[in-house]
Amino acid sequence: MQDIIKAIEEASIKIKDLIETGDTGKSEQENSTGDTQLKLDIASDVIIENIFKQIPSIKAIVSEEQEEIVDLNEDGEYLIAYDPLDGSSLVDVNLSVGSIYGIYKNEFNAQNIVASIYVVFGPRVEMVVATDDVKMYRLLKGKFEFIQNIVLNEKGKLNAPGSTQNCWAPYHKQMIDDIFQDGYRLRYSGGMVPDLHQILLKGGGLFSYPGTTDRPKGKLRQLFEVFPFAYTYEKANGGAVDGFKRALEVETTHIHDTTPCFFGSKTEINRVLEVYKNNG
Ligand SMILES: O=P(O)(O)OC[C@H]1O[C@](O)(COP(=O)(O)O)[C@@H](O)[C@@H]1O
Ligand SMILES: [Mg+2]
Ligand SMILES: [Mg+2]
Repeated sequence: MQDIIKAIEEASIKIKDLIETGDTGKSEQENSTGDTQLKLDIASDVIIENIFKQIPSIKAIVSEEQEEIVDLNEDGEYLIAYDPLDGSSLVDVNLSVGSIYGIYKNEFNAQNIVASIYVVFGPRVEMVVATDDVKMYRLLKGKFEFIQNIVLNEKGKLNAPGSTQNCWAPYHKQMIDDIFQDGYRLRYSGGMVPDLHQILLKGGGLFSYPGTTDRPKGKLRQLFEVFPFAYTYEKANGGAVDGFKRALEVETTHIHDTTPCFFGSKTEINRVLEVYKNNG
């Protein structure tokens, strides 16, 4: 696993340079989810793939930006699903973005996730590695240095409600309104990585990206976005659900499947389960 962490550090230093100097324009291509890819999405993907290709412990990789799984080493132990540049459309307005890596064994599905890593590119570059616990590192003078362990409080103060509001179910809208009535503060940038990083570092709260009338299965992708963060939140003493069950019990039928998702500290996650059980 250390070789994979080193590879992600190396890729992140290159992606940081790309974000600073690269072209923020659109490419001519769409990815499997139907998003028009930015040149930055494609270039970050190439950086990561070229570095992962040199790591013998990686059996196969699959990127949010590519249609198919890429086999690397027959004898490799790990499978990696990654989102090379999450929130890439925020680079041109200079908001924070990130990369997300889910590390799996045997098969790409929730039951087989064994570690998760994400990198935030903001005013600083930070990497969060979740194995048995959750550790944060910061890029300082060209090297990632350990900063702290991350543990969520039982209850937080932040609310990050995603997706198109006029497509919300009435009970979802009511739940979000009630959470604000209880004094939670709005924190939503539109970048999953910085939004979830903020909740982790400020002690807790709720991030939601529900199923909606326009997208009943939500927007966020299981293998590349939801399972890696679900793993991190659970290891940080919080939780992640699809409304009814643990996100890490959601079944994957296709590598680009999406799912509704909620991440947070335990109190907020129990609140979501209660509301959805009574209404969903
Ligand atoms: O604008 P919306 O619908 O709230 O969606 C925001 C979500 O979409 C994303 O940008 C999706 O990721 P990509 O940029 O990799 O497609 C997340 O980072 C974010 O949480
Ligand atoms: Mg993404
Ligand atoms: Mg992406």
